[in-house]
Amino acid sequence: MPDALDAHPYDALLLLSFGGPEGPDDVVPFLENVTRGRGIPKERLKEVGQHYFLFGGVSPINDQNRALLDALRKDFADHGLDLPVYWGNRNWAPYLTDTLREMVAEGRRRILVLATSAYASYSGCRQYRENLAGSLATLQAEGLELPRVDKLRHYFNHPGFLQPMIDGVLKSLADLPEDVRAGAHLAFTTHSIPNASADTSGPVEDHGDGGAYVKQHLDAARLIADAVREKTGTDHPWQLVYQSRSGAPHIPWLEPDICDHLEELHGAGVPAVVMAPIGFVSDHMEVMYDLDTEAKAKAEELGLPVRRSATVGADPRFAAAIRELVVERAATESGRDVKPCALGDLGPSHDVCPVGCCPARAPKPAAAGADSPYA
Ligand SMILES: CC1=C(CCC(=O)O)c2cc3nc(cc4[nH]c(cc5[nH]c(cc1n2)c(C)c5CCC(=O)O)c(CCC(=O)O)c4C)C(CCC(=O)O)=C3C
Ligand SMILES: [Fe+2]
Repeated sequence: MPDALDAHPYDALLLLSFGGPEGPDDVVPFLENVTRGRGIPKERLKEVGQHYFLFGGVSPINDQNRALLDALRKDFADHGLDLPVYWGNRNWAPYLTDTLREMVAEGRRRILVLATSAYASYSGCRQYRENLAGSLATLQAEGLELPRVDKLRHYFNHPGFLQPMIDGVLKSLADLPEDVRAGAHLAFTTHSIPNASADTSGPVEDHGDGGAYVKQHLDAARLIADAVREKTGTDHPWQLVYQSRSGAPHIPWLEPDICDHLEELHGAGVPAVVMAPIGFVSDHMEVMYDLDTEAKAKAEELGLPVRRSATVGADPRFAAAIRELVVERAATESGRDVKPCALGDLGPSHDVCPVGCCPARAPKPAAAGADSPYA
């Protein structure tokens, strides 16, 4: 076994995810949790409920997080990193508040959070931090002594996040019929968000014109496309496109939608498309429904051959990347010298979200950032 790795000052890692229903009876209460106070139209909720019922009311996200937990624990054990790993969700059991309460009961005082979202945005970063603050407030009201909570930096440009997706795109290309393969386009997809929240994503200096959200996705997409070109010797044209739009129709969200994009490519004579969902960490409902069901049906209707490439899920290289990020952050917090690992043009993301990062429309306390009301 190699020398033991040091996570000091941290005494636990918390996998913080979205959560999802595990049966038909969970679907409506889950959607109520997700949308509380968020003004999502009723029709959209009914429609999204149907997506879940189509799959027996079960989201794959929880099993995927269980697999990621196993992969993390195995990787840490194999590398002598003695750090317990917990799991809590924002919108379904195991709930974040319950997990944090258990962590406090087990004496955890300094917690590092891994969110299952790789990019900056209100929905992908600050909302997680707001939920952390909400749970800490609950524990404080219960008279518990609060642990200190930090969040790992965005990992969209970490090689351990990109490499499994590069392999996934290569595999999808290889899986296309040979006569259309060379002309295939790559459609990198991510969750659409309101333009206004994209424009204010990330630190204040990134605000404007898609903000850090779009910049980070473009960097990840380019890195993947470059690696694919290097490997295949073919220059597959690529574009960043969006999926899973919700919200009122008159409010502008990031476009084009993947289905419109497929139509446009088909109209332009493109012979095949690989859809690569780089915005998501695992094949959860957005991937299973919006891509594998809806976008594939659109492609079928057009007679356009498409493949959907893999997300990182519980890939051992992703687990190794998380271990490296934990060790890196522990060194930084201990004042030791460390070279953060990141590919691409943007460099390693900030460790601590600065004041003004990914602001909410209605300000709420958020933990694990420079504006946290908690130590
Ligand atoms: C950027 C982003 C990510 C990626 C980062 C991350 O992973 O965090 C993400 C992930 C996810 N989103 C998920 C589910 C939902 N998201 C919704 C609504 C919304 N998401 C938004 C953004 C994002 N969402 C936004 C701007 C809204 C509109 C309303 C609002 O501002 O809140 C709604 C309500 C109905 C609807 O409008 O679709 C549901 C049910 C699930 C679970 C899937 C499963 O169960 O397998 C996951 C992983
Ligand atoms: Fe942020």
